[in-house]
Amino acid sequence: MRIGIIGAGSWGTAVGIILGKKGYEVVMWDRNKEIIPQINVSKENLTYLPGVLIPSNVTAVEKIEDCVAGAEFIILAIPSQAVRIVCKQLVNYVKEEQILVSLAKGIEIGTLKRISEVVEEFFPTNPIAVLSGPSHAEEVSRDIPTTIAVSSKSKEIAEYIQDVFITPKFRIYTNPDIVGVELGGAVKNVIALAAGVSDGLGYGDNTKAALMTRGIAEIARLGVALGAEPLTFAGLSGIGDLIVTCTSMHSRNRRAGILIGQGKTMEEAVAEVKMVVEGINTTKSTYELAKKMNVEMPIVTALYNVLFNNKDAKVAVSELMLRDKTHEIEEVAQKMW
Ligand SMILES: NC(=O)c1ccc[n+]([C@@H]2O[C@H](COP(=O)([O-])OP(=O)(O)OC[C@H]3O[C@@H](n4cnc5c(N)ncnc54)[C@H](O)[C@@H]3O)[C@@H](O)[C@H]2O)c1
Ligand SMILES: O=P(O)(O)OC[C@H](O)CO
Repeated sequence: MRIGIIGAGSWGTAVGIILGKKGYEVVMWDRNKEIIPQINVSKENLTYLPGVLIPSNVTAVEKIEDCVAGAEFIILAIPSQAVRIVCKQLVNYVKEEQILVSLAKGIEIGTLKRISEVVEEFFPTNPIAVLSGPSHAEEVSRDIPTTIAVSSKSKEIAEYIQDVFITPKFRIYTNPDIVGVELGGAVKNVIALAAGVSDGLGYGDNTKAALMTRGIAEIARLGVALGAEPLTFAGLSGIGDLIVTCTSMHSRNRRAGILIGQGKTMEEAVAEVKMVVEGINTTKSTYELAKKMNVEMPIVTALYNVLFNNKDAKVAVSELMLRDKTHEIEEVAQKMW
């Protein structure tokens, strides 16, 4: 089987390595042409994933149409805000039966769409799926045991992808709740940025645990308002991904947050991290989406003000602590009192 991967950054390359090791013919494409010979000749992605050998059956091409030609799966491993641009480039080359798999974690600025909704705009009759869960490329590419979720409107497609992607070190669970799976993966990046800011300010484990726990409550509130199942947020693409992103030094979002907490500007932090920091754009889109849906998201709002309105991060934390006192879980309070 031939699989095309659009985007040879850290995640696209890690997934390419997994699929290559399973024996599939993997063809990658990236707009950054310096990566092509790294994959074809050096067999190491020095720009994004140094130190990991790329199997011989994973190759890269210069033209996007050569990447997708004859591929059963087309994997989109690019930043969320690039998905629309890439879909426009792909629209004349993708055939109706080709399965599109989005790996991007974000919410599109402006339209406030989930990324699979953006893909669906261009390919309304193709099977579409998303993969999300706690999975840093640096670990997955080194065969460190990892578990993630696949979601699709079609059970058959989700189970097929589970079969194709699963390995003894990369375990895939299916979940039909595509809204919940995508929102969890997208908005955890915002909370991870906030957790990084907290670390950068010198606050402790208690503060981070508070941000994570109240953060997942916010994510679930937004998700449920958009039609997601609450239990999905207790799963891999919810709390699972939130844990890994808020605690790992592999996390670009957390690292950017630490730099901001230490006093760097958002632009300086993003430049230092080098790879995509999805949480910045997703803070903006989540803030807008929460307003549109009339959902209260205090941590997202605080971070939005720090990033885009020059609010001092310490003041933002104080304001969060001084909000009106409330029940921990409104539904539980109403049921039991
Ligand atoms: N890195 C991880 O561990 C990881 C894990 C799971 C999910 N993800 C998600 O996968 C997506 C990609 O992340 P990544 O870590 O590979 O990012 P990255 O920064 O490592 O690489 C991004 C790649 O996309 C390409 N790209 C950027 N803008 C583009 C455009 N406009 N058109 C075409 N190509 C473009 C870049 O050239 C680069 O190769 C993100 O949504 C991220 O949240 C990443
Ligand atoms: O490095 P981050 O913060 O973009 O996180 C990458 C993945 O989403 C972790 O699952």
